[in-house]
Amino acid sequence: MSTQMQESLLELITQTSTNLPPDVRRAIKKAQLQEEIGTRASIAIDTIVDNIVSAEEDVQPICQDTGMPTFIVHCPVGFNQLRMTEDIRAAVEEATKLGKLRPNSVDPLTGKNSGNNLGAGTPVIHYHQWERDEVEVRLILKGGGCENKNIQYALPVELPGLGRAGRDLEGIRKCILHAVYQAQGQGCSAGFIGVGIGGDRTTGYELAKEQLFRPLDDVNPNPTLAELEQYIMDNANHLEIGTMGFGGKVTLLGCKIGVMNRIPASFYVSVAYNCWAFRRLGVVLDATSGEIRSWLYRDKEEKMERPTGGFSTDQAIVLKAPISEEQIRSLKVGDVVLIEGEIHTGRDELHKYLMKHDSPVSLQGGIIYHCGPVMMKDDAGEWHVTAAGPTTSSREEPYQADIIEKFGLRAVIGKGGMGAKTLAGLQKSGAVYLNAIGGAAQFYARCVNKVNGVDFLDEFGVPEAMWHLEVKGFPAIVTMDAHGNSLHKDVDEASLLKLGDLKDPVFA
Ligand SMILES: O=C(O)C[C@H](O)C(=O)O
Ligand code: SF4
Repeated sequence: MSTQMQESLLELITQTSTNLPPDVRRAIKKAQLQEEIGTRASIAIDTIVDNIVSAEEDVQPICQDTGMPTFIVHCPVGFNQLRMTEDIRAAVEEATKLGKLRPNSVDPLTGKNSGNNLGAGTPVIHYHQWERDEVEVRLILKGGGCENKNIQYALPVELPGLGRAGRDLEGIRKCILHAVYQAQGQGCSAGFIGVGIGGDRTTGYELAKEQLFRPLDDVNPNPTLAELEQYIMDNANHLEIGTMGFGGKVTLLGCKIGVMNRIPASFYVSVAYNCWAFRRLGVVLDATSGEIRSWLYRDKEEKMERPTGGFSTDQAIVLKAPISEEQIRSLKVGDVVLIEGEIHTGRDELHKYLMKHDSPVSLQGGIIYHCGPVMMKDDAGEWHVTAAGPTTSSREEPYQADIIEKFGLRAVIGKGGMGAKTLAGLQKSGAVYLNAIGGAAQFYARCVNKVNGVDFLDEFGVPEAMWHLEVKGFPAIVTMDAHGNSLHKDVDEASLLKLGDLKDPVFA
């Protein structure tokens, strides 16, 4: 790195990716205490805490999806923003080289991953001027899985479970509750929401995302919104979606709401959903030297202990490929499995490819892992896994049942669950869906003993390539079995009923 400014920005990126801020840790710790030991939610949240501890210890990404790096810069009048943009880009490139960020910038038309997180629109940088003589840089690394669960409502609208949401505070209340419900576990719940009321489609979402920069313990200066935030925090957990959508006491960890004027014809409520891996930090920099003067969000340190709970491996069932149909059919929803031997990563690009082509390796009796890891190559040219948690499986819903049948797969590991077509396919072909703990990228990286090889690296880029990984003691939970049972379907249905309980007016 060449300049002090770039060094400071690299430190900001590294810390944001690897070290969860104290206010977020406090929210997670509080949730951890609320879940009953031994439940699926408790196992999941303990695994998450274990992962947070590992990430900080090893200075490695908390989650493999380091998201869309988004910088909010406040600078003095006359400060050179062009130069700052160059510094930010240099720091982003260096952080990617060091494996603190996953190469995440993809051309939608060619499918090409730029490999360095630089590209049209990446990273996102917003500038504001202020009267102070220092520079403040805030950064959020918001992953794609939770970004996909953002939602924007144009009022009035009819909502499942809640009925009509009109153009008033009541309607807004309903939209926010629905936003939490529709995310289920797919955005790695328990999550945080930023809500923007008003604006247009663009500024509404911007306002929603801005709310995610508020410290979790602040109080909204607008009393109406303060009351609404409190109401949502008090009631969203009634949905019992729980950590990773496993069902449980805690579904929402934070809710921040902002408001701006709208135009008469439009009334938007925009919701930005952030996973538990809520990576946002900030620094105040000396405008001349580029040195870090202080950190934001870090006024009160919050240590986390490695939990004693988590997966209990005593009763776990070992799955090793090639797996027999008999073993798969003996599994049922709720079973904890320990995966051993070779698994293959595969996500969107690979599934699309396999629909029309053969697989470069045999998948008979095999295991596919919905995962886009962070990978580093050592000096001897060997690959190592730096971070490797699951990605949202529902994106593979159109392909999965066909791929299972075509290649004789016995298990699919992912998170968030899959739909009716896959469930039927599991039953027909004799396969199971295994839920790994979303975002637990360090926890799972530690289960990988060796990288056996890779296919499609040049074509698909690092996250989408097919990595052949040798794993040991890789725990997951059967959440969809070969008998037509799905925990995801059950939790969705139960939480929809719970949503209905919150139908009656509160702010009318
Ligand atoms: O892209 C990933 O690795 C994960 C993504 O953030 C997801 O939640 O699906
Ligand atoms: S995998 Fe989960 S924790 Fe990681 S970015 Fe996606 S939603 Fe967040």
